[in-house]
Amino acid sequence: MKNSVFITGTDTDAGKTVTAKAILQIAAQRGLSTVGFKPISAGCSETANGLRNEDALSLQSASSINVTYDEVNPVAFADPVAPHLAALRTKQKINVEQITSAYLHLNSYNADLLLTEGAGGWRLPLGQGQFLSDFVIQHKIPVILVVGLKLGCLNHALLTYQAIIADGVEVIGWVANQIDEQMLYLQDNIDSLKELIPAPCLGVVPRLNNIEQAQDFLTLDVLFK
Ligand SMILES: Nc1ncnc2c1ncn2[C@@H]1O[C@H](COP(=O)(O)OP(=O)(O)OP(=O)(O)O)[C@@H](O)[C@H]1O
Ligand SMILES: C[C@H](N)[C@H](N)CCCCCC(=O)O
Ligand SMILES: [Mg+2]
Repeated sequence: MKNSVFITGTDTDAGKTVTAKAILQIAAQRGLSTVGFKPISAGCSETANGLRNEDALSLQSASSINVTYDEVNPVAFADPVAPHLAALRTKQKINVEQITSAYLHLNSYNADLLLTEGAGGWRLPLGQGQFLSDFVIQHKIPVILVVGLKLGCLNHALLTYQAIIADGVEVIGWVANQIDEQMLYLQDNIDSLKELIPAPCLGVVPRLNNIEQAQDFLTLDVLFK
């Protein structure tokens, strides 16, 4: 099986965390050991233990291996904004080297699955001319693309797919995630995505009242074969 996967999306709020958590849960049900990694978060609560981000907490609790918050989420910003802008304000630097070092540390647990969730979309700026995609390129991590189904997602999905492939990274599959409850021509849009994205669709997740059910809509043979 692939032991490392990177979850990207067509945009922020596309459903990366919903998908990431579902994948970790499916893997755990198969008896696999898992670790989640959210290298960069923006939008955190201040707690007595430091900044805490909901995505990172979700991935931490869905990991079968006991990992600390700081291992899961080494770079955290309070404001829910583009991370490189938050870093400028707080006079911090984010770079591929620090993300790589946190990733290699988690990799040393030798989990069956090390799942990394991006932040925003594929070409997330880190500042100083670097992008989060540079980290994925450097480690040749296979990618799952989450398409947040809403008007405009066809263009976003195709541009993102093309950028990933142009970067020399494999897209092992994509997930259609219905974020817009009212989307017109929903099935036609899904059909167009299936026709236009040259990678397998791993599932269509409907708008759910309970997002814990997302795992029921995914087929992950590409990951576990
Ligand atoms: N299929 C769905 N049904 C119902 N709610 C959903 C669905 N997918 C996502 N959501 C909700 O939409 C919001 C955004 O989803 P999610 O947090 O997974 O996006 P994301 O891509 O991880 O965003 P970020 O860039 O902030 O990491 C969350 O509140 C989530 O619970
Ligand atoms: C705050 C939000 N939920 C994300 N974690 C960060 C999204 C950054 C998007 C940057 C951009 O591409 O404009
Ligand atoms: Mg998320």
